[in-house]
Amino acid sequence: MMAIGEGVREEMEKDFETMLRLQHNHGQQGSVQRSNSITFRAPQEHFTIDDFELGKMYGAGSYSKVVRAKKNDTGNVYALKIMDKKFIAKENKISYVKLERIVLDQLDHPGVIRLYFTFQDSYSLYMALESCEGGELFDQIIRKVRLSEDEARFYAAEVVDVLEYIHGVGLIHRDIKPENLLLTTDGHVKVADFGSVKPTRASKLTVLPNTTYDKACTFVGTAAYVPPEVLNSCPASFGNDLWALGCTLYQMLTGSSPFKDASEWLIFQRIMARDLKFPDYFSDEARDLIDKLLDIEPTKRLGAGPQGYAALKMHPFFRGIDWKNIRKSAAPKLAPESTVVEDDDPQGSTWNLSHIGDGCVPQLPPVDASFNSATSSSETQSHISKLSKIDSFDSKWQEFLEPGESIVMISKLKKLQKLTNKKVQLILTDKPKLVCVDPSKVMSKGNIIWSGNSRDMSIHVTSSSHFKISTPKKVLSFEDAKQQAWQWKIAVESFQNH
Ligand SMILES: Nc1ncnc2c1ncn2[C@@H]1O[C@H](COP(=O)(O)OP(=O)(O)OP(=O)(O)O)[C@@H](O)[C@H]1O
Repeated sequence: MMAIGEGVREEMEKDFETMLRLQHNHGQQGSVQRSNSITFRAPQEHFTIDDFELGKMYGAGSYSKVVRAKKNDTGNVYALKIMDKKFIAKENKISYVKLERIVLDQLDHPGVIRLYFTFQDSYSLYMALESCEGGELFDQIIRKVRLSEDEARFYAAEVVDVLEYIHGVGLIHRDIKPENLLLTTDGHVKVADFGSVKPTRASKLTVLPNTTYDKACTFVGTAAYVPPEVLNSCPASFGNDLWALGCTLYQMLTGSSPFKDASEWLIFQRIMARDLKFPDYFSDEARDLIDKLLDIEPTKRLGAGPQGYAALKMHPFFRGIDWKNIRKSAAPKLAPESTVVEDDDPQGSTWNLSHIGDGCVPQLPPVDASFNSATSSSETQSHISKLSKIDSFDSKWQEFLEPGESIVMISKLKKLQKLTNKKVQLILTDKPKLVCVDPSKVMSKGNIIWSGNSRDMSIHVTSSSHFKISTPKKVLSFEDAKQQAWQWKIAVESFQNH
């Protein structure tokens, strides 16, 4: 737990009281005028963390940790989003927190995560969210390798249903992706992560003072799902979410996003070129729908045209969907988490309370990391060397980087050991440096000793999914479920050859 002086603490608390005082949107142009404070649907309670029994950690974001929490007196279970005040202030995330809080407070749709109440203590802000025990759609795709068209149709239809609502209230989500589509125990979709939303001018929602509308061209979202116009700094539009829906549907059906590549820079190249390939097994309907969602022109994307969502819902891919009763219809069966012991952490996946107040770094799925097989090794090397000049698209892993250092490749791998296997996040940076991070404890497990000389450090690929890194002291064996063993070798060697 961080030590913090009494004076600083008082100041911080005052600051957060002010920070969470929010204003009505009177529909003014440009930015919202200040007016009376509002009453939240989700109240600001005076609870403490001791009022809850904490369970497993659901995950971590760039400025928060989300943990299963059972309220002692009522027995109600929540997903408690815990944000370290000092960290969010330091990382300039205050506006994200405020925005997510005020927006979630007003949204009312079965496909949107519900916010029940908030509270705070000296160190943290807490948001009690509806708990989604089914995990992320992302994990379902990984566990099933890819989804059937029937499964993908169901999930896509639920996302369409909720996007129609979100767009209807004048919000652009801007970060639709399988990681932000959470599933209830019975497998229905709930959209999460409203920290990046952008209200349109017409939005009737109450938003924050100084919120800008459609002029803003800020770069937000996740590399693999970003539409080309965002890369060209065009204003945000509903079309952004429809492009991301197209990418998500493609990922459901194939197991990976359509513009997947070894780095954000290469992904951006493919997005700009609309370098899109459909596998043979796609039905004509699936191919046509994705093609129409991934239209270069945002206003031509299905759902964004004059007929709006009616055109999207009428697409032949959705034939058979009962739109009015979609939330009542049976969802695909969830693939359970693997029961194989992968971690020798004696705490298992339960969460240690002492983590509250620590700096947080997310446990995120890897940035897409596979090389286009058509890319030659010299092209790859030049691409990789250029990567160092590009800032990481998000700041998720900054904790493990020095100022000016960038991530070149990152994947969640299994480190194979004699008795047990461990999940690790392996990060290659342009320093160059190879860092192993424990994703559940969100802690560095140390650097793998780097050498430019392949006699002192070498990578041996034993299959598309297995590779070993040999250093004078030890040999580390890794398994990459995404079968990117060769990509790791190419990426590391391109820096050794520099
Ligand atoms: N209501 C919830 N129920 C179950 N799990 C949740 C819930 N909300 C979030 N999670 C899990 O916790 C993780 C962290 O969520 P959080 O909202 O803090 O950050 P994020 O959206 O993943 O990342 P970032 O804030 O960096 O964009 C998510 O990836 C998700 O798996």
